[in-house]
Amino acid sequence: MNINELFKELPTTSISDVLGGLTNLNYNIKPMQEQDRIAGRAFTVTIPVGDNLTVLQAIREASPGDVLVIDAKGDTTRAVAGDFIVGLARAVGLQGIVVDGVIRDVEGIRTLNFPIFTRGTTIAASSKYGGGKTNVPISAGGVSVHPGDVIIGDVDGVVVVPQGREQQVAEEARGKIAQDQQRELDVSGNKEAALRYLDKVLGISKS
Ligand SMILES: O=C([O-])CC(=O)C(=O)O
Ligand SMILES: [Mg+2]
Repeated sequence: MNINELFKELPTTSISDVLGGLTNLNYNIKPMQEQDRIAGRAFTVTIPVGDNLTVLQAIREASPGDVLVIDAKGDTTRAVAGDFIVGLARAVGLQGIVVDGVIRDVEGIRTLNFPIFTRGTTIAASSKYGGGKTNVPISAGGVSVHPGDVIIGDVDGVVVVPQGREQQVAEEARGKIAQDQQRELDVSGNKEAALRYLDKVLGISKS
C-alpha cells in the first residue's frame, strides 16, 4: 500500500497521539493554505542560513511523490523558495515542501496549488553559493528527520513517522479515531452523559 493510501484521512493529531507527541514539528510550521495536506516520504536537505542553492540540488535529486523537507535552521530573514522554485518542485512531481524557515511570492505560490508548510513569509531572497547537504539526517522544527521517514501535514501542522513504523502507527491511529468517535457519540448533546463522563474522569463519586 502506498503512503498516501495508508495515511488517507488520518489527521496529524491522531498520529501525534500514537507517537506520544514526540515527533511533531514546531507549531509555527503551518500550511500556507488551509486545505494543504501531504503524506509522503521525506527527501531531506540542510542549507546554510540565507543560501538556497542546495534546495535546487535537492529538487533535482528527489523522486516524484517525495516531500522535500528543508532544514533552514528556522531562519526568518531570507526566503528559502519563492514561486519559481516551488514551480520547479511541482514540475518534477514532488508532493509538497516542508521548510523550517520562510518563503516568499505568496500570491504566485497560491496559484500553483502546491502544499507548503512553513514558518511564514518574508521579502528578501537567499543567495546561491551552495554549501548544504542533501539526503542526510536533518533537524526540522525541533525534530530529527531521516531520508525516507514519512511526513504527514495538515491544517494542524506536521508530524514525522519514523521509517519502518508506518504500518503500526497508521493502524493504531485508526483505532484511536474509532475510540474518540465513540466517546464523542456517547456524550454528544447529552448533558447527563457529559456529566457522568466528567465525574468519572475527575474521580467524583456520588454517594
Ligand atoms: O529565486 C529564489 O531564490 C526565490 C524566488 O524568488 C523564487 O523562487 O521565485
Ligand atoms: Mg520569485
